[in-house]
Amino acid sequence: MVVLSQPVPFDNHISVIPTYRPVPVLTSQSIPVVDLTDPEAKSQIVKACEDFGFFKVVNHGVRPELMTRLEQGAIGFFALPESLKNQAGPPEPFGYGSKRIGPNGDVGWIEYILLNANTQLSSPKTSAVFRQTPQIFREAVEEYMKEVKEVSCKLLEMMAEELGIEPRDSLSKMVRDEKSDSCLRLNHYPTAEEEAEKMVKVGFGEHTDPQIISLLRSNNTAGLQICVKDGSWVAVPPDHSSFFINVGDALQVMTNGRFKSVKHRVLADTRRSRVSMIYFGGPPLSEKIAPLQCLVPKKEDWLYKEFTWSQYKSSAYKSKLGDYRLGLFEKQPLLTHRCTV
Ligand SMILES: C=C1C[C@]23C[C@@]1(O)CC[C@H]2[C@@]12CC[C@H](O)[C@@](C)(C(=O)O1)[C@H]2[C@@H]3C(=O)O
Ligand SMILES: O=C(O)CCC(=O)C(=O)O
Ligand SMILES: [Fe+2]
Repeated sequence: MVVLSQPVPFDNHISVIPTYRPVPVLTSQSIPVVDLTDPEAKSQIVKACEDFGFFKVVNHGVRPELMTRLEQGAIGFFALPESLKNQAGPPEPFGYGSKRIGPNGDVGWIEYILLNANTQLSSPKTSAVFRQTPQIFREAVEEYMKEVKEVSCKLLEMMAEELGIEPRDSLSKMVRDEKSDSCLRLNHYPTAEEEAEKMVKVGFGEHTDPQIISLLRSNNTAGLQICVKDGSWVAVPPDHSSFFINVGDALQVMTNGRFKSVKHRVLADTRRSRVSMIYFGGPPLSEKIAPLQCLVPKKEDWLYKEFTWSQYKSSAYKSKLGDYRLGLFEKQPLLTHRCTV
């Protein structure tokens, strides 16, 4: 038997992964689940960020009706003829994209819309997205972003309190800032026919999210996997009523590596399409990102050099999806960061 250690290129260079080595599924016992109304929530969040860089949130307060409305709007857009969708693409980086992810040759079994959190700052491609969709879609996008931003800030404040970061809005104020570089991504992974030799298509290849925090909500189709501490992949059971939270690269730096930005990927499903919506909470472009002084007072203990979010973003956009982007900003670069397939 041939044992594949890396995804292999398939048609359109979309990678495929063998299903004969199934990955374990995280159970409700092993995945950290945080109930935001629980008095223990703060310490559970910090533990989950240290152990996984990932957790699930229930009782978050975002209206289920709003999630469904946004999902329906996204489905409406993705159902449009290619010619109309393509008027909003290719993404720059905002707008509509199909198969191509980012500017450096990455591809996946996916189509998506990427929107700036400040929808008032229109670009030709985002205006084209909203031209093809009813006004209620734009309203759903705006209402949803307001609500998830609040949840992001609440989570960041709970982390700050538990870590003893003063003032407690040190992290959340970057996302709350009117110049915050946050964005919303709506992803559609169409069903993928089963490949020969039981191979499954990669929808979104392995990567970490560059920002501070990501809040992911999907329909009930599986596909999301995270890379855990021992380097193996585990499948995350979907739950359309909850959020899945990813620690991003910027938060890893600000906690000097105490929190890990989680490597994750999405595999396509043979029977059901997956629709996900991810809010990426990012700092303003001019914000300086470095380990927080109150956590690491002595500069010689810093694992990372200081950089602005603008510098990190431009370096990220020169990288491939699976690259270890923090490497360039480490004081002593680490050697290996790959997950096993
Ligand atoms: C290949 C790329 C796509 C990406 C920008 C990048 O050059 C590397 C990071 C990618 C990523 C992953 C998380 C988010 O989905 C995203 C919007 C982001 O901020 O960084 C994407 C970028 C993208 O698709 O434009
Ligand atoms: O679609 C998903 O479930 C995750 C997508 C993702 O990781 C991303 O958009 O950065
Ligand atoms: Fe991601």
